[in-house]
Amino acid sequence: MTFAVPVVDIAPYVTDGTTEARARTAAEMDAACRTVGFVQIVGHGVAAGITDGLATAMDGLFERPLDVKSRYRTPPEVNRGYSPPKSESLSLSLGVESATRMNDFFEAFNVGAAASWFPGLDLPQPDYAENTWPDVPGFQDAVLAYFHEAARVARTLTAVFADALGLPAGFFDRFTGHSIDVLRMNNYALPPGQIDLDGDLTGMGEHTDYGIVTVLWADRVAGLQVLGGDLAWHDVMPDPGALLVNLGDLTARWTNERWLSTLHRVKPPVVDGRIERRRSAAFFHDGDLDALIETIPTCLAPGEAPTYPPITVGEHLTAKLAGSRAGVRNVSAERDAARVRAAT
Ligand SMILES: O=C(O)CCC(=O)C(=O)O
Ligand SMILES: [Fe+2]
Repeated sequence: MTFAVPVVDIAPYVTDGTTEARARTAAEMDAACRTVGFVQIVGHGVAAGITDGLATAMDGLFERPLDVKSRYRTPPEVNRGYSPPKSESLSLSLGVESATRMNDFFEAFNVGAAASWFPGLDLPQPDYAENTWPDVPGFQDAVLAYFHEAARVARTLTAVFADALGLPAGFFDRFTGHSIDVLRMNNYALPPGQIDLDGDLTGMGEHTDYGIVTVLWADRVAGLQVLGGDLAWHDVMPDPGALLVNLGDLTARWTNERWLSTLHRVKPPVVDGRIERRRSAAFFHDGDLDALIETIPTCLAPGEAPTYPPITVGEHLTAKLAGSRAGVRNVSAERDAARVRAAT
């Protein structure tokens, strides 16, 4: 079976497209979300200068020595700041121990929507934690410029989703007024000599994303793998200028898995004993902490029962992040864990 990540042009939703053009985009999105759960989007309107600025900011931070970066660490329950290599284990968000019992070797820096961005709402900590900004010239401005563009794209996508699912326009807006949005900037590189490259090396362990939708910028360097319907891992790389988009668990719950929250991982190839540096930035659009996510009745066939009980965004994220960031195995993701064990 050939595996491909469909390309969807969302320009009709970014600019004022015709009804026919929007309907075409929505139909293509529905097909991609049903079959793959990963999409490449073009026509998103994010200027190359903004993504270049993000990449430069990431380089400015990640090239600093570990002891400098480590000043920007936060406790595991605060999803902000710097995560050193091997401090997280994404497969534990599914309850799956990695084969080597070694944590993932990526390093990351997280920024997110903070309570102070929503004056008057009195949003709780640590879910809307204030950001820790590193002392890297231009970092904050460049990262925030990309963050706001990625947020615009994520909201545009939920407008496409509403049409694609035959829901009223603006259906998702009441779940996302103060969405827990987080940008995780990832760097897959290991200082030479730090690790045995013959081992079963995991850049980022297998996982599904936790929220509504993820907008992923990535270097055109191999490493990202997506689990297909054939239960085989497939290499995925974005087309030039495209952003990758994947659905998260909350959308799978809403749609009773008519749309897929697809398992993925990062396994960088080792060439001549070295790992090629790869950078990515995942923007997670996770919804409001207190939003209740229940299966959308029109996503159920007559007589079909919802697979998942209702859950709040906060409850779901807490279980997932306890796995990846604090090493507490998540036992409520049995179905995904079984798919990982069955994969070849
Ligand atoms: O690095 C990548 O391409 C994927 C990153 C990812 O899956 C994540 O941060 O959740
Ligand atoms: Fe992911």
